[in-house]
Amino acid sequence: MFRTRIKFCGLRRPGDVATAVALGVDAIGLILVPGSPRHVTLDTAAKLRAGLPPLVGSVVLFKDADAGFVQEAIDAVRPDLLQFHGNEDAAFCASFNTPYVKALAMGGRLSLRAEARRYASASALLLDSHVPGGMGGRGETFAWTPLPKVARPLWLAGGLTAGNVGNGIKALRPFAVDVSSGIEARPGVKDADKMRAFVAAVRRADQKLK
Ligand SMILES: O=C(O)c1ccccc1NCC(=O)[C@H](O)[C@H](O)COP(=O)(O)O
Repeated sequence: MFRTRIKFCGLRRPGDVATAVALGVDAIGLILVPGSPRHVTLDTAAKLRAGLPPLVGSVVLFKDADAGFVQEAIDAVRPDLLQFHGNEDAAFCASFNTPYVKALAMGGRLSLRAEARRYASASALLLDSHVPGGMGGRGETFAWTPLPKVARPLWLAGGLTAGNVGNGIKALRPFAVDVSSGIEARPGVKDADKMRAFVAAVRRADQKLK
């Protein structure tokens, strides 16, 4: 039976990471984007990542960072995945010899087919609700209209909550779902009950679709 993977993004506290791991989440996202209320330093990101057990993925997030900082972050944190959330081109994303996910701004006008060709080297495409150049973590959904089949795993993000994630899974059948605001008490502070409810909602959705 297919299991929709889950990424909890924007974690800043060891206790939140421990809750995510205990809930069986597949990956956590650590935000290295200045200006985000979920921003963590390289030192904090390295410590949080070091506390992860095997089989729980670590994703570090950038938005239009320079290559030197990306490489510094790779060396310090040793992440499983990079996530690029800005205007980074495919050559830049692929230049670090590390698997990467490219966020696509579904709040703008884009062709998913064209983006999938453009980022053919990406391990996955993250469909988020921001407009081009915008920040993530907005807590807003985009229109979940049918998507063309593309040769890249799709991660659904943007405004997901325990209350709507089942609808998102039913509508788009993503490989994974990615959430930040919807599991928070306030930006950067995750809420264990919301985290637990989110995971339960994903499992219920998968059960209905099997
Ligand atoms: O979450 C942020 O603060 C953030 C800031 C700048 C770039 C990316 C950011 N988050 C990226 C993510 O992958 C979020 O999980 C995604 O945007 C969904 O966020 P939300 O709508 O709050 O669930």
